[in-house]
Amino acid sequence: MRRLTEGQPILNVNHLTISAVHQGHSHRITEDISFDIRIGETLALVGESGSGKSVTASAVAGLLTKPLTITHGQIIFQGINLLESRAGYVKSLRGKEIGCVFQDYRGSFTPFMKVGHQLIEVIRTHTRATRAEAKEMALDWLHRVNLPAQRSFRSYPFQLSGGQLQRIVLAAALMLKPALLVADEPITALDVITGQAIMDLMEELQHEVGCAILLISHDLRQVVKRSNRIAVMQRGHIVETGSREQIKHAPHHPYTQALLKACPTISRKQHMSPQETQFGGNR
Ligand SMILES: Nc1ncnc2c1ncn2[C@@H]1O[C@H](COP(=O)(O)OP(=O)(O)OP(=O)(O)O)[C@@H](O)[C@H]1O
Repeated sequence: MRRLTEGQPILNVNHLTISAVHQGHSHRITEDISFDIRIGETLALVGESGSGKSVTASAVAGLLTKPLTITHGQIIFQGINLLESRAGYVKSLRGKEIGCVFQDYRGSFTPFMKVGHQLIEVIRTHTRATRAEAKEMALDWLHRVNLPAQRSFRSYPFQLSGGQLQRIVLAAALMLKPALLVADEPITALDVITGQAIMDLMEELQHEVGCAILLISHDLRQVVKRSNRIAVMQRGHIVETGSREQIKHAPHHPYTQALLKACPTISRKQHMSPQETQFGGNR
């Protein structure tokens, strides 16, 4: 089921409408959202605060909670419509086939349980690894995310910095080699330098693991640097989807144009000659 042919979408979101339903009243939060993500690529959802990016990411990860509910559409992951699957199926995918990284990294940990035990628990929930094998794997991944493995393994979350915790969240999200990583504002709570390092690490591990990424961000600069394709959201709708180059150099929708104008370091290049831009790629 898992490995599709190269170039095929790993995820299709079709005409997704998410509503807040409260005491019989329904209010649409997103409407008719459609996009796909191909194997190994990064697709970013970008847009103003409140446009529905996080709610869409939560729907893909099967994490929507009341009063939010999906009132229309499909979420097809690896060829299966998750909205027609048992709740247990989606739960079994999360953490294994779908990894998640959120802005609130502290919320990803149980406060008074050592990091190592938490990683072992994730591994043993989804695999048949013995405790010793899981420990070895956890230490290996702590090392891969450039942390002192033994010390981090023995630490409680409150003994680690935000950047260290987000590295551990990345390790936890990627160590079981998911097909898709949902990364919702992964660096918003971190300082700029730490955030860049986390994004670099995420890209490096993405190539190692071979997963696709659904990247949620309000930061167009990051998105243009890190994504293959970009979907622009405004007030619950996707107003434009295109390749990074198309969005950057030839945005169609007035809202995308306004977003770019608000980021002069990106839009400036639109007015440069091809000679000027040929060494100016961001990736
Ligand atoms: N649990 C909820 N109940 C009702 N409405 C909600 C709930 N969660 C989010 N919303 C509403 O859904 C809309 C979209 O929120 P969402 O968090 O997806 O925006 P966003 O684009 O991710 O914004 P930001 O960049 O600020 O995180 C907002 O108007 C928000 O108030």
